[in-house]
Amino acid sequence: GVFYERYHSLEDIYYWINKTSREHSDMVKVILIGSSSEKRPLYVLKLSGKREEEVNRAMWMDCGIHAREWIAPAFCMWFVNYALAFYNQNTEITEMLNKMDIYILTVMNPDGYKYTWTTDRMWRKNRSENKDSYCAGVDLNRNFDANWCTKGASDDPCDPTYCGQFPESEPETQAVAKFLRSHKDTVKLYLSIHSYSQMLLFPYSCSYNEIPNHNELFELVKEASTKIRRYYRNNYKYGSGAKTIYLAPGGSDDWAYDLGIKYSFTFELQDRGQYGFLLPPSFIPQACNEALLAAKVIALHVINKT
Ligand SMILES: Nc1ncc(C[C@H](C[SeH])C(=O)O)cc1Cl
Ligand SMILES: [Zn+2]
Ligand SMILES: [Zn+2]
Ligand SMILES: [Zn+2]
Ligand SMILES: [Zn+2]
Repeated sequence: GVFYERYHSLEDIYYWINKTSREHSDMVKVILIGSSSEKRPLYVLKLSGKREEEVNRAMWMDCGIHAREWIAPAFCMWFVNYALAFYNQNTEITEMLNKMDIYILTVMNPDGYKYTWTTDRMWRKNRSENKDSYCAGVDLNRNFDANWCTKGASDDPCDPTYCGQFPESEPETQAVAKFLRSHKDTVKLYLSIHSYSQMLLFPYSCSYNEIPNHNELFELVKEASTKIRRYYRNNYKYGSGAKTIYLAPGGSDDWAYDLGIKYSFTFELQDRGQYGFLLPPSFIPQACNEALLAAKVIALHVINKT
């Protein structure tokens, strides 16, 4: 519906989280995993199929780690709606929900997201106050403990890729890292949704070293990219982060991989720069369908292999 083809304010997103869990209490649970530096709650939606037995497999998807990348939270919301609407109708989503729990963090950086609605549309970081600097904010995707603050991140609090005072210095990073550490035995797949540039990336971004299952993940993103080109006539680049986009440390996908989540990806959604972060709402349906297709290819492979 039209609701999922628009961008929403932070307040609307919180209302939507509450409404969705209330209206789908059979399949949806809300989990509070922590709070932001401005004390906003970080809510994870846990989606499960209508099944008796507990499954020991899960996937995690976060959106909105970077405030200006509005298509990401829009995709998380669109995905939840799609999963609930087509469960028991679409074979792939039914298989996904019957074989694994799906944890969705719709807005990982609520303070930054709010700031892009009120003050600076191009803001990227969170809004924590940096001591000894009048500049605020840490790049949450440089704050994870993965070759932290080496080449590709900045130690300047005024820089958009500021790594923070130490790994996991930020409450948002702490909340995600704590949740994944405590669920690392069941979470088999990690997805982090970003924009823009249309890329399907996997570890490492923090080094040029190849991961042991490089070929397996490469084949997955190649298959996903091929399908997107065939069905939607759109091109997504794919490969390891360091080679495909840039060398950068402290990212969530690299950290999740080293934690033991061997299927770990970052999606860079539409577009390729025409509108960039300001992707018009009319592009939301296709951008989300493309991301859904890639997520399905990867999730179904993970179900068969784990
Ligand atoms: N591990 C990573 N995975 C993906 C990226 C690309 C995103 C794209 Se907005 C970023 O720069 O934070 C960056 C890193 Cl450090
Ligand atoms: Zn709204
Ligand atoms: Zn329901
Ligand atoms: Zn990003
Ligand atoms: Zn990006």
